[in-house]
Amino acid sequence: MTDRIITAHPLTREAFAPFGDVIETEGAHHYPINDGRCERYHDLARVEANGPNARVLVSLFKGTPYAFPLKLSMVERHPLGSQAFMPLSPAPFLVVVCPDTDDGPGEPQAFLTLPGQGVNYPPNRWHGVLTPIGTPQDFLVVDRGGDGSNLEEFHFSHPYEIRLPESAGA
Ligand SMILES: NC(=O)N[C@@H](O)C(=O)O
Ligand code: NI
Repeated sequence: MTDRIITAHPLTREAFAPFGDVIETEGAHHYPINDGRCERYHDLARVEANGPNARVLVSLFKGTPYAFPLKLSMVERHPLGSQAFMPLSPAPFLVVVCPDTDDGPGEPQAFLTLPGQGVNYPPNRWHGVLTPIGTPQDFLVVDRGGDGSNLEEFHFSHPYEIRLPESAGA
């Protein structure tokens, strides 16, 4: 069976709204602090840390790039907490999420970020693992620590082929 082909679309707050938060200054509520010497872009993502001894973790991920077209055979989710990825370099990366169905994750939705955009997945949002494009990329990651299992994986019976839009080049 040929792989089912999914082409990534540009990430926008509106398009991603059913799946999670886009972390960006564009369109965000902001206000000056520190006597006007700093602008606060406020409350961009909902962080959740649930379950026994839950706490919020701040980590750094050094991501290795993936080749494209990408073979997507697995997605995962974190039932006990959210997970946010904020790139530390101005390069796009790939975001893959799936709607929920009665039988597990539905058809993947692929998004290509603008340089500087980050994303936050709410608890239980099926997503692909961190996917840098073309070059290694570091991320600040805010997610949940604590007791209990916070990782579920789903392996597709047939992988998807994820393609970048023509303009992306990788
Ligand atoms: N496992 C881990 O910390 N990272 C994944 O959850 C991921 O979404 O990349
Ligand atoms: Ni994850």
